[in-house]
Amino acid sequence: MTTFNGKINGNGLKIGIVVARFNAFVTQQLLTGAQESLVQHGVNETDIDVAWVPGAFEIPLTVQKMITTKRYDGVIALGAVIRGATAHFDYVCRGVTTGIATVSLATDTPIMFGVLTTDTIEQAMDRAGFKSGNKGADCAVSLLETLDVQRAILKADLA
Ligand SMILES: Nc1c(NC[C@H](O)[C@H](O)[C@H](O)CO)[nH]c(=O)[nH]c1=O
Ligand SMILES: CC(=O)[C@@H](O)COP(=O)(O)O
Repeated sequence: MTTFNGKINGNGLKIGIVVARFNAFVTQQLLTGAQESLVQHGVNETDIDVAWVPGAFEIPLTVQKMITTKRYDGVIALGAVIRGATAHFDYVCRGVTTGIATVSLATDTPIMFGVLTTDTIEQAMDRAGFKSGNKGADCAVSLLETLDVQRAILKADLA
């Protein structure tokens, strides 16, 4: 039996980040966490590109645009969808979630889901660097591990 595991190594990788400006007081913290974690794990700062979009609903198409340039090994999607008084929350969450998963599979490219979907501002803040860690930093580590395990699978000589 062969078991594949990925290391957390960003050397030589080119990473794209798409971040929503809606709730920027949260998403800026997610972005900072992701950038700092990528650099801590060996990604060169000049190899990280950031695209800002109006809201989470615009993330999937912009991620797809990034990927079609073939400049990036993987992408991190960052946003903060916080429930309001109407059902709009549900449709935005469904759109961004389904969109990211669809683009990732269609382009065969790892896209980390760093879009917070919370009922309150406090829950969002807690997951953007306060009591519950930083989802952006978590996504950075997950992306590096995913890229490395995929590399291990592809290069394995299982003859
Ligand atoms: N309410 C939130 C939104 N709404 C905006 C949509 O994402 C989109 O930009 C608009 O519908 C135009 O297409 N976006 C968030 O990122 N977070 C929210 O809480
Ligand atoms: C997630 C949203 O779209 C939400 O912030 C919008 O608020 P509302 O449902 O009160 O219009």
